[in-house]
Amino acid sequence: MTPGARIAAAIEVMADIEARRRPAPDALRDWGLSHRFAGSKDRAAIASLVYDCLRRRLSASFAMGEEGARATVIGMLALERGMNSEQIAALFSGAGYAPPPLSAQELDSLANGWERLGKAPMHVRGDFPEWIGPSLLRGFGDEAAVLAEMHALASRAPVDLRVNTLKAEPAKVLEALSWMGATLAPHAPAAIRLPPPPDGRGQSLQGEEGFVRGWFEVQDEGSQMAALYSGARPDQTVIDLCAGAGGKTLALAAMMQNQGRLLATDVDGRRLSAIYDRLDRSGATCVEVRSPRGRWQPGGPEPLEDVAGQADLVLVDAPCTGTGTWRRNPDAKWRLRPGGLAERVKDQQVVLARAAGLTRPGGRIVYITCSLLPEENDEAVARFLQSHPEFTPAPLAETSFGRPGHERSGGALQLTPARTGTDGFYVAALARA
Ligand SMILES: C[S@@+](CC[C@H](N)C(=O)[O-])C[C@H]1O[C@@H](n2cnc3c(N)ncnc32)[C@H](O)[C@@H]1O
Repeated sequence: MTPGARIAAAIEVMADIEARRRPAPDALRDWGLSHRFAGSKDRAAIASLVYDCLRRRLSASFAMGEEGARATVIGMLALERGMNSEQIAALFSGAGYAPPPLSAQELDSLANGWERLGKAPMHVRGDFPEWIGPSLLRGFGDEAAVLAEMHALASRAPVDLRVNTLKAEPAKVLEALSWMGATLAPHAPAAIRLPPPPDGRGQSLQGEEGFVRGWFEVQDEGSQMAALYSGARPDQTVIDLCAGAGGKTLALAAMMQNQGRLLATDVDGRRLSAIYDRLDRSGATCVEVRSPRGRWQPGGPEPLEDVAGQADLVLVDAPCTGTGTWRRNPDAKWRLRPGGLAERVKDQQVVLARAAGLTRPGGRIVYITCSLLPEENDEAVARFLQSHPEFTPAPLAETSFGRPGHERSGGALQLTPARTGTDGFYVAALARA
């Protein structure tokens, strides 16, 4: 496909996403199925254009002075990809499968739209849903701080890896992946970073020898830092209560040097199923996976009943809106609704109450979200502490990389793309009397 034909395809997919309010992956998959001539490089390039549009959805159409897929794509090419009018006009040539040429109005918007954008409301300039504006202001203080955070959150994310120290040293993985431009990430000692490729297409790692041999896992540096702040130790009984596919479980097993007792469970047994292969590859043998029968319900049988009140540390990597991961998943920001946030806030109290019952006197809960919203972070912790007076805020574990995030109440920490160059993570520790 020509570059212009890829642009036309991206306009088509964006129009589908807008008209039918569909998730981007579904719209992209359907486009691929009905255009089988498109090769894998074409499909990846189209996906990258669509994701860049979703990053800049509001600002791109505001600058262009009109809504719709075509305006969003044109505005995105200027805003996100830094193209000038001539470069964009060359793509919109009207020749072959390229989209029709730019109108006089579109050329005018390309020349003058940026001035207009400077006067746009905060949520347009920051490309986020208007209704979360008050929460972001509460979390970050003022408009300039919110915009700095949201601009960083709209950018493309690098791919981060966690070196599995049970099997390899960072130097070995750095050498194996030097051809991809791998470097050490700035904070977590076992974090390696691959730069985002210029057109946004990620490299496949599954075929790499180091991946197959379990030398590394893909894990954002912020997620690695959050696990390290838990301070899990080899002599402890640790529960990973929301283990999902096991990203944090594997990090905890490495911190515990494959010793002690590490129990992993989740409300949803299907989500846990991916953990088994990952555990095999990583060589983490200290992990006991406890799958619930069906979906765990509050008041239902507790698969961890035998360790109730015994854990030194319960890690709660809580279900949340995922607002901190919008760099990787810009589609999600336009799909978030107030009702969705309210549901997650309820889930967080349920899971924290469950964690409380598993923690021994003198033990700790470490509460983590990948959210930037105070409702799911400080405010969720405050609510839990009110209903569980036996818990009090406790310091996070000391680390070699200090506390580069935003300080939060009670010694908690908020990591963000603007502050730490990671996904957004919140981490708080709560000690049981
Ligand atoms: C953020 S994800 C976990 C990601 C995982 N820890 C990782 O690092 O890859 C949150 C998980 O919490 C689980 N969850 C939701 N409510 C729960 C509950 N009451 N008890 C345990 N897990 C729960 C969800 O099924 C989901 O897998």
